[in-house]
Amino acid sequence: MNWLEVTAAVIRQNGKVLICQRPRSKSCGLLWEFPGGKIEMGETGEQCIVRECQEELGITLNVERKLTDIIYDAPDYTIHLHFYLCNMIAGTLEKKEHNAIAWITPDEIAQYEFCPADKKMLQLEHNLLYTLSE
Ligand SMILES: Nc1nc2c([nH]c(=O)n2[C@H]2C[C@H](O)[C@@H](COP(=O)(O)OP(=O)(O)OP(=O)(O)O)O2)c(=O)[nH]1
Repeated sequence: MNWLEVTAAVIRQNGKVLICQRPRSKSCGLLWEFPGGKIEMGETGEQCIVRECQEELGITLNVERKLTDIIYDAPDYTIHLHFYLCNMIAGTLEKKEHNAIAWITPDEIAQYEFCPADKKMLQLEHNLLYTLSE
């Protein structure tokens, strides 16, 4: 059994949330995600999300709080996805690894095809993005 511990950042700015489209060649290729990645050995979720967003997007995050987490069972792996509410505190957003990035309002989320684990979270917590005040 392949078990993945993964972090995902919900980054807000001016009533919008940042979403990213995964590269075509990677797992969940061209599906949308919240930026983040796999937790490395000895790392906390908070450290992981800060490192991943620095590496992938060139931005420094302040982690405000843990939002929720979800377990998604795919045929050949299980993903434990941890969501954190974050603010961008430094850096300039750069698309270093993703195919595309977008700032969207919660109403626009349905227009994007997300990774299955994110879809599950968005269905279970459909009000979550609306309840995040800045
Ligand atoms: N970062 C992130 N990954 C997600 C989300 N939803 C989701 O199913 N995933 C999956 C896709 C990947 O299988 C895994 C995250 O891995 P990753 O992006 O660090 O790395 P990867 O497996 O694509 O590639 P690699 O860096 O190991 O080469 O979690 C999400 O919202 N954000």
